[in-house]
Amino acid sequence: MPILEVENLSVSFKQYTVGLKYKKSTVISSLDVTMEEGEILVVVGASGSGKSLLAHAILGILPSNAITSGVIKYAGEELTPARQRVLRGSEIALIPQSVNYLDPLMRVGSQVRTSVKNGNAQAKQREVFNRYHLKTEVEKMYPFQLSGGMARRTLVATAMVSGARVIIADEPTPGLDSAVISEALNHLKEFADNGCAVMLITHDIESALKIADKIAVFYAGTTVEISPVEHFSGKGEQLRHPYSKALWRALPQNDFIPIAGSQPHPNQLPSGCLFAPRCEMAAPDCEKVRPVMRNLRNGMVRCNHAT
Ligand SMILES: Nc1ncnc2c1ncn2[C@@H]1O[C@H](COP(=O)(O)OP(=O)(O)OP(=O)(O)O)[C@@H](O)[C@H]1O
Ligand code: NI
Repeated sequence: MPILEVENLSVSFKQYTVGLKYKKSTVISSLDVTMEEGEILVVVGASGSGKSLLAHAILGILPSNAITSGVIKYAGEELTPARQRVLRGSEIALIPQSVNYLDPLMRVGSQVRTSVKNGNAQAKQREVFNRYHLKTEVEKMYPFQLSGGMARRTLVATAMVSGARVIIADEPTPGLDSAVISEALNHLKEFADNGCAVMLITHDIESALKIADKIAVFYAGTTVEISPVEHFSGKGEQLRHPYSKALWRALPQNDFIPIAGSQPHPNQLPSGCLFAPRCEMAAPDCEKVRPVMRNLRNGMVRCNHAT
């Protein structure tokens, strides 16, 4: 059984226009994804495709003007806002992109200790510091005294001591050099090897493929494909959705062929398939009905014509 299931999730924002009038802009529509224990799910897709909002929806930290529908389940039971408050930081942990998530006024040792749910907090904090090469004196430091690398390792240490079973890492590697990227990815791999379900949100497909089990491809606020990692190879022949193939071919180490056009804006979503306006395979029916997610060759796809 999956540890986390997202079914038919939609997220809209109320945007006030004049006075009390508002329009709804839908930023995530009918999104489906599941996470298994011991597995790394990598989430890729253009900027603005809804990756961070999915993470925030799972953790229950969307802004108050967000309207959501659909179901998120944790360990088979619906994740209600009340359950999210209980599980956030204990069973489900976020490794945020920004080190600004550390409390600037609290010594880092104490911050990590507050995340320990069971057992001796100090012993656990020291053990995890040792494991991530954070010296004993770091305990007493404030976040501003840490180097970038130390701050990131502190965030990983916080997730580690929490004992969470689901770890969501939102772009943990932007702008880092390759040794530091490998280190960050190895930490995530360790979480999965210990039985956690890991979601890695990233733009760096090439690095992520080294640790991924499954890849979810997002486009304009929805999943268009979920594929086992092996299918991201060669010319992308084994991929299912035309957008995933295009994304794969656009990588520098492949043919570096970009696709024309751009992802539709949330206020101007096409009524049929969201990718149809840019799709070489688009047929008249694609412009009429939104395809649903279906199983295909050990993965899933949201395209009526994919084979
Ligand atoms: N509070 C908000 N109010 C209105 N729209 C929002 C809000 N937060 C996010 N959005 C919109 O939701 C869409 C998805 O945003 P999201 O941050 O999830 O994208 P992303 O896939 O994480 O992008 P990136 O790769 O750049 O981090 C974007 O179009 C964004 O402008
Ligand atoms: Ni994001």
